[in-house]
Amino acid sequence: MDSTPATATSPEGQTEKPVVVVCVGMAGSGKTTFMQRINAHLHAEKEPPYVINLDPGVTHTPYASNIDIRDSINYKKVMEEYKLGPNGAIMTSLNLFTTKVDQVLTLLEKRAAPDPEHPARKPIKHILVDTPGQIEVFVWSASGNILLESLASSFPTVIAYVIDTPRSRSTSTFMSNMLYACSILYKMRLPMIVVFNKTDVADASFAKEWMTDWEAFQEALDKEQNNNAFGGQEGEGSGSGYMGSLLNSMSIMLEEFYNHLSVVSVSSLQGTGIDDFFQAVKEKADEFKRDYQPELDRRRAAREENREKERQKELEKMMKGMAMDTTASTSAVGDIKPEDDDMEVLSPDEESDDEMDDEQDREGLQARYEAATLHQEESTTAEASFVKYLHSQRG
Ligand SMILES: Nc1nc2c(ncn2[C@@H]2O[C@H](COP(=O)(O)OP(=O)(O)OP(=O)(O)O)[C@@H](O)[C@H]2O)c(=O)[nH]1
Repeated sequence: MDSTPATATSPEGQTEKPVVVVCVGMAGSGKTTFMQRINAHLHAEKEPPYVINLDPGVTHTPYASNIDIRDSINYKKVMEEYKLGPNGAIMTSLNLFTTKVDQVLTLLEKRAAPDPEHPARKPIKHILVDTPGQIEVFVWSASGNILLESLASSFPTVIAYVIDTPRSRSTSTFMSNMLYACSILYKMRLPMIVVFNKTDVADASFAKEWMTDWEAFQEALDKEQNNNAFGGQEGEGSGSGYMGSLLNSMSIMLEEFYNHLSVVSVSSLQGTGIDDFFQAVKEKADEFKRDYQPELDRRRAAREENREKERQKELEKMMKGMAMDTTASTSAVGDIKPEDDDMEVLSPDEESDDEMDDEQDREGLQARYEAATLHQEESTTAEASFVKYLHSQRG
């Protein structure tokens, strides 16, 4: 697949790419309600987004998706056929969907560019992605990694980490949430916006203060310790002792992390704060282009180089057998001209007939899959069986 970033041309003649907003958050944080709200906001602005649902287990989404994992993967059947529990089935469904990632990108790139056949149809400006509530399944799986890297290799991509504000009011739950956000940032290596949701129930100013003023966090911590919030011996306000000092140290450690975040307060239910969110999206998309894109390009180039070296080795072996010089150029062989692969529907039954392309896609996917699992200490059974599945498809 062509890895040249997809572009659309603005009326001023400048090139623009749609921004991908990937919504992640713990179950019940309000991700889906938030997706519905930002989707409605963009429709009201006459800039309808392209919506992708990656949650195979969701029974109902309050917004229409352009691509829905449930259209091509039957989560219940995956559970039955592979004899998996709910989380294993979500992971396997994502793995199976990942085999279609190049088709997804083709569709997105089409919608990102002006369509000469439909001049009235504006190129999209936003791609919204909803993810499974089982956050770790997406964040820590190789397929989540591939999906995100694939999106980020074509479009500016930002993470919206949705937090349930009322449930983060104590210093310990707040810190747990921040540590989770921190791990996601380092795992995904993409710009992040922290979205404090449900602010109609609890104002998020306390959280913003804790993130910018270490003493304010310390004060709240002291107050909780005095109320014996962390347990310990009765009458001794400092609780079990280590909790308070651990939280304190972590807040100091996270200062650098906080500096890399955009923070917004919203109520997905009432619709407040959504303009601020889109302002943050714009800023983070610029940051992506400035700081993240070069690193992604470097990683992709390294991967391509490795693949090219492997291919060259194979070719040399083959040519040796035929006693030919692989470096000599010949006019007898022209460039391969890709045929127009105008694929509109994402369905397992309607794949391209071109087996060579399929083979290359599978090899590319397998290389990405193996690269994604390489730095993980243990690949899960679901992932291991998926790699096996890819091998069997090649054979
Ligand atoms: N008060 C209030 N409730 C909200 C808000 N956003 C979401 N909720 C409620 O929070 C609950 C969970 O919302 P969802 O949007 O389903 O959360 P989710 O993160 O998608 O949940 P999973 O599908 O389990 O991942 C629902 O009862 C929503 O009505 C908000 O801004 N304010």
